[in-house]
Amino acid sequence: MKLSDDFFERMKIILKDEYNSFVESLKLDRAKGIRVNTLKLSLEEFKEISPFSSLEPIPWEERGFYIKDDKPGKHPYHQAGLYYIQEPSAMAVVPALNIMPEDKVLDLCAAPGGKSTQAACYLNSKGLLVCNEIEPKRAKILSENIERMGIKNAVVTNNSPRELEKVFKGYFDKIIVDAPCSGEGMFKKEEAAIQDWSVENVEGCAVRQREILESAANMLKAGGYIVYSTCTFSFEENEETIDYFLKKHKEFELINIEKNFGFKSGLYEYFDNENLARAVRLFPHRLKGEGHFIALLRKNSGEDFSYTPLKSNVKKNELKDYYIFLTENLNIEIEENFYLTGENLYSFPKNLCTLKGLKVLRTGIHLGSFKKNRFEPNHALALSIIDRDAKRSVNLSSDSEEIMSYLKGDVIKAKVDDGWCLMLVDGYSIGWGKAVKGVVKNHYPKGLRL
Ligand SMILES: C[S@@+](CC[C@H](N)C(=O)[O-])C[C@H]1O[C@@H](n2cnc3c(N)ncnc32)[C@H](O)[C@@H]1O
Repeated sequence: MKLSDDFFERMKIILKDEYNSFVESLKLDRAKGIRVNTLKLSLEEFKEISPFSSLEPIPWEERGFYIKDDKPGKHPYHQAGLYYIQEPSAMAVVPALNIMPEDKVLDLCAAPGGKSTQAACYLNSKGLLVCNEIEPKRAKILSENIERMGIKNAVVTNNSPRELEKVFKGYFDKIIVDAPCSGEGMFKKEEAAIQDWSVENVEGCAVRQREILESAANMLKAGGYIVYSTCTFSFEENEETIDYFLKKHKEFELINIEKNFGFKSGLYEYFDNENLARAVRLFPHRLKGEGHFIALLRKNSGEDFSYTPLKSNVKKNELKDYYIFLTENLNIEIEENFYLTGENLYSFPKNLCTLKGLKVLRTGIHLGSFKKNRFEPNHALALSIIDRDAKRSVNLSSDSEEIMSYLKGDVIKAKVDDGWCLMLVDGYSIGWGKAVKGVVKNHYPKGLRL
């Protein structure tokens, strides 16, 4: 696929004497990366069991590693949520936000979930993570990734930024705006980005980004931070968008991001604002990763709002079958913040306000569903607990035929007492099975089977 001449002309203006190195870098294979899910295991543990032929640290994210191997999505550890496949430069955005465990974080343009699942590791199961995606199909994928990574404190919504604003005015401490963009930095990864590229599309994206940032500003607390990022090079979608925003919002300032690891300053020379140098540009000829732009904004003042906390909508007597399930099968107690939608029971994170009017795909951990006279655990519950939380478990080796059979949906034979059992791969939870007389019926979700 041929890149447009207009694109190269524009890159000459952006890069000046670095232009030729940039063009050369486009001929190289793109760097591949994975990020370890430290909600499930430590980096040391991962290094010991890593299925990859090499793990080279990505300098700007301690959980990130370059890998050489193909198909990292096919290994059972991926299904168990031990790592997330992510473009290395994309891993630089969340660290810039300096997330603290008790923060309320919004990921406004979240699918498929790279930044959300990374932010969840920084929150370390504390605080609140709201992951939003406007497109329904992409929101479903986002929700599945939140589930696979075993994230307990996340709410997944499928709304426009404007709809979210109605509920979350001045609510969040930190907001990630990984904006939809013309994707010039992803030409190696996504052929479609080349096909869709045009100057008109760049300009259209810039208009949309301004609207999204506007909503983000309204949902941020005074003292809070927004990290804005794109995977594109155009001025219009990067420095120009930030410059426009800062002119309109005097209550915000741009915070400096360190220029380590080959990061370049924001290209301020073309604007009447030297502060734009505080943003960063990642270029593929300066580091091992694709193109990115990152800007960190702080809101210095703003109105305070009050919220109605979300309350449990379940009475104790409605939970009888759930408690029977818990006593018979688990060694843990999840007894707080129950939320029931239809037959589905969730445990929602603390500090959540009412979500009235929003399209919510996941309100915290999906514990399971009430069937006739019984409670059936959900896949999300399996992925969010560890081996010793379950009364029964079946551990399969990652290189065994049995784990592949399990992931395909077959029954497994195992010496285990009757009842729900947590299925494990090398000790890490991967799904449910239900044992009767040594035969474990498969409860790996049909939509995820190999
Ligand atoms: C760059 S992608 C996000 C990638 C994601 N943050 C990650 O790290 O995996 C941008 C997302 O914004 C969504 N989007 C498109 N139009 C939007 C709009 N008007 N408001 C908010 N999000 C939008 C797209 O569907 C897309 O999923």
